[in-house]
Amino acid sequence: MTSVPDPRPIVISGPSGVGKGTLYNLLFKRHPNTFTLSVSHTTRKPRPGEQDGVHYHFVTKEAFLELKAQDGFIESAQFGDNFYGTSKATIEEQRAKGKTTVLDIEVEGVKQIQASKFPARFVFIAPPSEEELEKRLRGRGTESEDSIQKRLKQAKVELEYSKTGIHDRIIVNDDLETAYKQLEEFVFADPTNEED
Ligand SMILES: Nc1ncnc2c1ncn2[C@@H]1O[C@H](COP(=O)(O)OP(=O)(O)OP(=O)(O)O)[C@@H](O)[C@H]1O
Repeated sequence: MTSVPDPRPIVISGPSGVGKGTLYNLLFKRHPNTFTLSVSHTTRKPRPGEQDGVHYHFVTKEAFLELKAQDGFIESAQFGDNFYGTSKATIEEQRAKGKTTVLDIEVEGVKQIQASKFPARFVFIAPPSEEELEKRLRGRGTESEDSIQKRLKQAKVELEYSKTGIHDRIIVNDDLETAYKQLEEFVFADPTNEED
């Protein structure tokens, strides 16, 4: 187990299909028992192979809205017809495990966490180009044409927000190994040695 000098959770954001999952899964694989992925609640249907409680907490819209009404989320958002959110209980459980929590969060969630002053480090994964992003989304083969179009539209919003300068680090995921090394360096940086 490698130790992470900065105890704050790491919030990873970026457009759908940019390679967020690919990058942090590599981080988990190369540093076993160091990280834990925050499991979000969602009202979307599971993709093939996705397990409840592992990839997401799959819940009904009614259950989601009830938890939200009870102020049970540190962030929540709606994309298309689906709701997503990170529950406070999930965060607490992970903290208790003594591991560094990684959150995979979309732009509205990032804004909510920042507004709440929740202590976290923010890293944005950017595509080399919009064309390459579309290629990756299509290449993944998990989305309908309608879903691809929605994600590409939302990608513009994500990319605009990355220009506001609120992220601690922006990594362009062009060559995977290069991007990975940048993520690893950011994650393991010692805050007491940083100038900013
Ligand atoms: N550097 C890279 N070069 C080429 N292809 C890549 C690179 N990084 C990721 N990919 C591919 O791009 C596709 C999208 O990656 P991934 O599923 O990790 O994206 P994501 O950002 O996690 O998407 P979502 O937010 O929808 O879950 C995958 O097929 C992945 O193999």
